Amino acid sequence: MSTEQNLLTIRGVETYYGKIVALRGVDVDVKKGEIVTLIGANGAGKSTLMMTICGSPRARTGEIVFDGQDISRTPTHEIIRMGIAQSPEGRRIFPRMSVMENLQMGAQLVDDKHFDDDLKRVFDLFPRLKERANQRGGTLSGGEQQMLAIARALMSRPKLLLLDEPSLGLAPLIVKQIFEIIKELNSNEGLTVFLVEQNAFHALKLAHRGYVMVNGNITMSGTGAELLKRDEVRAAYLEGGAH
Ligand SMILES: Nc1ncnc2c1ncn2[C@@H]1O[C@H](COP(=O)(O)OP(=O)(O)OP(=O)(O)O)[C@@H](O)[C@H]1O
Repeated sequence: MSTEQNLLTIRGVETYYGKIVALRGVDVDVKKGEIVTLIGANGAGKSTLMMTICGSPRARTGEIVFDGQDISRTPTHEIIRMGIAQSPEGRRIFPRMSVMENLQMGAQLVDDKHFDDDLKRVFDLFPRLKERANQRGGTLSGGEQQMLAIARALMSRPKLLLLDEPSLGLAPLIVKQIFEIIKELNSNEGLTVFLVEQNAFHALKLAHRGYVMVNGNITMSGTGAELLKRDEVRAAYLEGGAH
């Protein structure tokens, strides 16, 4: 595949935790304006890939090119400044800080002249957060915390949004709302999204393209529609699943 239109190009990335190998030579392409989904079972290495893109843990070998620059040795704060934001698994918001303070934390590495505009944009996307601006993060519902985690990531004005399991532990209706917002961000604002999900059905329906990860390797790739039709994908990630 040509890498010309890529916002993110990952080639031959290997990541270790001590002696344990978590990624075994991963190749992934994310083009500008795409939603790309990575699916895989528990422990396949999906979160490790997200974290490796952000520089912690570091890839031991391989190349990660973002917006034309190799970021495989770039410090995490610099990666965020360059335009990658992550909403991590388990929606790690700051529970004792208010919604507003959480959003301020998201904006701290970027120029604050855009703060008011960015705040308006996330409050338009997530009106419930506006209503709860002074409430502590930890008192929000699971769905609201997920919205806050995404909103916080958006406050750094990313070109690429990394979302790790945004549907984890949420009721189907909330999952639907969150996936609709991701779609809206992509189609209205052209935001590029790389999404990790165990909820393969919804994630592949939403995505332009997808990858399947098994035991630290990419084993399949294709358009979301192609992957949804594959027997191996259906058997491993869809049959009997909640969709
Ligand atoms: N901090 C760590 N130290 C040692 N091993 C780890 C660490 N984090 C993850 N691993 C191991 O690396 C492998 C990949 O884990 P990872 O969390 O990336 O998988 P995942 O696909 O995101 O799974 P899940 O959906 O459960 O989060 C697993 O074998 C896991 O046990």
